[in-house]
Amino acid sequence: MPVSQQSDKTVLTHPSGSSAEVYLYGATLTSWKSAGKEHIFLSEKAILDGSKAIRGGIPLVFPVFGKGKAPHVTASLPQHGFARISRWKLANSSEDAHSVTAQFGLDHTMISDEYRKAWPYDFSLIYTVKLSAESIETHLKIHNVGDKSFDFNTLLHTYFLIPDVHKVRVIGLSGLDYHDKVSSKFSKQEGEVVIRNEVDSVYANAPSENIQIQYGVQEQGAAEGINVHKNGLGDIVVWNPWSERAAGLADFGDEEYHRMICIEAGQVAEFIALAAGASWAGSQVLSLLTGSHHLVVTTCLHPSPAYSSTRTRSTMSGMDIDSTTTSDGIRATVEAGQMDNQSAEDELDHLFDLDDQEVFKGENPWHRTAPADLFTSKNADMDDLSADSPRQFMLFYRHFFPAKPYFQWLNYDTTPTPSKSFMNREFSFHLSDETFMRYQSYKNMDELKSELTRLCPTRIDLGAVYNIRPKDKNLVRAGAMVAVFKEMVFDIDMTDYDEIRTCCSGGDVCIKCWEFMTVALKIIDAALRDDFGFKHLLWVYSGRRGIHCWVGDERARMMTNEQRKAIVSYLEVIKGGAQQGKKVKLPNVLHPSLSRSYEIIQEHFRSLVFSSQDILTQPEHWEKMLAIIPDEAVKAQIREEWENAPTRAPSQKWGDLQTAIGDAISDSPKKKQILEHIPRDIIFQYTYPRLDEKVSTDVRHLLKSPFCIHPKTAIETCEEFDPSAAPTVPQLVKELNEYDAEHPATEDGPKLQDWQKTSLRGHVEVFERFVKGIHKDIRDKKRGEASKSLDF
Ligand SMILES: O=P(O)(O)OC[C@H]1O[C@H](O)[C@H](O)[C@@H](O)[C@@H]1O
Repeated sequence: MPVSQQSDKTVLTHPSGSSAEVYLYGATLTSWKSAGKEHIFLSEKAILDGSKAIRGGIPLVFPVFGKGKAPHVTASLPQHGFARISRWKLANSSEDAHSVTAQFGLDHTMISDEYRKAWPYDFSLIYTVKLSAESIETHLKIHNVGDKSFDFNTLLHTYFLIPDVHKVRVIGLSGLDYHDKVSSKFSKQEGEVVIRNEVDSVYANAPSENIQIQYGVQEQGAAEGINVHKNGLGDIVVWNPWSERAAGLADFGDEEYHRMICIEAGQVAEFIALAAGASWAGSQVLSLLTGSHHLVVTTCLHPSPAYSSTRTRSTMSGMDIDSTTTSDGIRATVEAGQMDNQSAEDELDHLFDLDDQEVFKGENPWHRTAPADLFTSKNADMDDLSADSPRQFMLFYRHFFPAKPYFQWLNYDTTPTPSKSFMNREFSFHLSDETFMRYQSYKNMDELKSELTRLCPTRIDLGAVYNIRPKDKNLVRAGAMVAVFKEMVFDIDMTDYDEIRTCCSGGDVCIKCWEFMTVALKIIDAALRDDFGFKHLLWVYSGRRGIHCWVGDERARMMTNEQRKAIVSYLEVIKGGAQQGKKVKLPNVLHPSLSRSYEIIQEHFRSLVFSSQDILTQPEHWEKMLAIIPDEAVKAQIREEWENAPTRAPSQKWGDLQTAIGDAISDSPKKKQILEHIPRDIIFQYTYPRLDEKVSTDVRHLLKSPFCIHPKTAIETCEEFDPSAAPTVPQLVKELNEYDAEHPATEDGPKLQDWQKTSLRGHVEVFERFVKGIHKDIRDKKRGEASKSLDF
């Protein structure tokens, strides 16, 4: 049996040989074996009889992390709450072609009177453990089933079994601020985490992807360890008690700290308020770092509307600026997880979302279709639409999704008959219940559209066009499905500008830093057109914090990965991780493409650096600029001048820098070689686009589709585009209703699509022009071929 109950514990076994064990006490997972190895630490002294929290495994922290503090209501709860010390029940089990799943439940009726008194809220928790061949997912869903809001923390307190704590490295946290609970200080993580003494650190807002625990090297030379991918859980805690604290723990061997490290994904830096009736979910996927295998599943999750600080996916614009609507109605952008440059360089798993991620409809325990009754009419009460309601998606796909040009684009044919380009294209969907479906494909647009309105995906990604229909992937032998083509794509993400922007960071963007995107668009657009001769470029607001470019020319679509890499390296100027001061290495004489870029960026350098980013007013910002200068004496001189006259205008300070460099060169001509082009290199470093290389260089890589959720997507000129002013679904519905009220339908009146009656129209028209351009090429090519065949 794939899931069996053995007295106090539930045992999951997968046909591949992987297994997991979960104690009902605390729903504590105490073992995960895969590839013949145990990956979870369980202390030899762990007490397993239900009289004490289990030392090891994955204890579940809820509803408080650590010890609650008065006057907060959690103050009288035990350390880390009651979930890990209450007895859960096995609620469900299932299996499918890929995984074995067990679900556990705990609600307020199952906890002791003592805890119930201390924390008088009605809740239900569903904990799902999903075991696959080389990964395991643990997923916690919290419902507030009562009539009053409650605050909670939660954490998947995962103890990893490692061969030697001295050799372990935690990758993916570099650049983050963390609360060092041992010293009670806040610090910044520089590079990877190593453990040399007691460590107890809380990294708030850690990236979701590719946190890696590397503890060895495999025979093939690849890193050995575990990859942690989390969803909905903002924070990471790193813990090792080291010798002294270990000695004080009765249920932990004195030397066991050598063999464990806790990397705990959770929501602990702040309490989450969960309103009556609302639910929340978070999960992690642990997978083996094996070089060739990648993470399985997962999606972002978005709390239900009643979540008190409501995260709304601002549902328009092809951009998923996630916005937080606070109780006073102010919208602010919120971070949605980022990956720092260093860890991106380190990651083995850079093609994270390529393989193995597939969850099939009907097989996933969390899968559900959006309830049809959520959609009533387009005249629905606007208030209902203000939060992250599935109705928004339903309304969007029914009324505003520009199905016709979308099909015409992906069909790459001028006839309405679906071609292989459409039918063999990979679509992937994120659903509101965290399901991620890869390798979906459709026979025609009607089938796709009815799937969209049925599933209401919160995000659509497009992958490559394959030699077979992606949904038939499992019907062919491994490796037989081959990517045939995909548009050349570019992804420029604002988080890659975090080291130089001062107005925002992480997932936040504002009109000030948006100028970086304006520059990036101009430069990449000019290079693709002028240097490579591409004609069909669609620029799309990526939704969250950047822009995408889709190059639709046939020549671009057919490029190999090597050719894509060559283009990216031609365009790449900014290189190096967060630790590196100077990231630009350019020849003395710029080639024509870079000279053109230089002209473009100079215009923007002044407004960005002197004004909107205000780099030259405060030492903490100007020091980063000085770090680019490879001469200590010159640096010191400029620093002194700036410190002595802090209120001088930024343009004058920039003049100081140029003068100091000029003087140094005339005093010592030998310095010319290293200093002459420094001002130019600074201008490049502060304005030139940063590209997300991996998105462009693998044909199979997924990229968010234009017009998925946020239809204000196609943008022609970035300069006029204000990401914060993107329309929302409620706004489009309002515009539609207003239009219909002002233009009552008549027999002979124009038959307009609903999107044509809204401000979406302009954006769809940009998209249509892009599609028309491609179709013209296709027609020209067909004509050319036809006339050749007559040429006898
Ligand atoms: O001993 P426990 O209650 O299981 O807690 C073990 C550890 O859990 C987390 O990692 C906390 O950050 C630590 O401060 C705590 O010591």
